[in-house]
Amino acid sequence: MEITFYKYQGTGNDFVMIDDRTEVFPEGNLALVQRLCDRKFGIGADGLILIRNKEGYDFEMVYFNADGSQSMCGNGARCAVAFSKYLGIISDQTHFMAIDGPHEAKVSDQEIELGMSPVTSLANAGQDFFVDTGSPHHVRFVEDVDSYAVVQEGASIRNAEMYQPNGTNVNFVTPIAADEIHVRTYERGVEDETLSCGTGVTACALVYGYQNELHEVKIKTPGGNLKVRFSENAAGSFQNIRLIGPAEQVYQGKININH
Ligand SMILES: N[C@H](CCC[C@H](N)C(=O)O)C(=O)O
Repeated sequence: MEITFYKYQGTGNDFVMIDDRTEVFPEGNLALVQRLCDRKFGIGADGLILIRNKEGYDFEMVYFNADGSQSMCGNGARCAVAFSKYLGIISDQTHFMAIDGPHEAKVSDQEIELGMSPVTSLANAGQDFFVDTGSPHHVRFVEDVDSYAVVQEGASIRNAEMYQPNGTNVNFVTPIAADEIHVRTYERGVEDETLSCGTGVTACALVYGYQNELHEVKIKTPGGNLKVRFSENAAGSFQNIRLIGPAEQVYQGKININH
């Protein structure tokens, strides 16, 4: 069966997007998800996203990492909002469902402002931090993230005993201005560094903002620039979290999913 797919990227985090409101995509076929995300034998992407109908919401996004595992994806959600506008499902505001619950988002001509789930705690993890922003994130501050061994150290932490059996995403952070950080991320389920990670930069911004009494943090990633805005109610508890940045359709294509 031939299907149409759309390739999107949000600050270099890239996704195969499928309008699956007719629910023809075999979502249980993880080998198919892996093949479509394979950068040699398939389309190539960090993840794959199905857009489906959901009673009471504009749509539901079903996210798969490249290895077929599932989690919340912030950049993917921003791309899902842009894709849903392209499909005519929404105009400039939306209320949609994802694996970690309902989300609001706003579309402007240049960027998507995505409401993230509230965060109730920033935890210490040895000398580092752990935050769940809809997906799990280990956050380590380093002297110079540009020269840091992100893949080697990231894989080691991702597979550490303390994070078994599900593992975690791993973010390395260097402050570059009073209100700006540089972040590189090793992503669970991609099992490599990605050019940016939306739930990851959100986790890093919350930790940095908490340490520096900020409520808006700019983030530089290898794939582009993002902003995170939030309010804090009790110490280490955050709400009204917004992940803000661009999302772009790169191309569309057709592919046979039966072979
Ligand atoms: N790899 C993550 C999910 C995708 C996160 C990232 N692409 C984002 O933008 O949030 C995990 O398994 O928890």
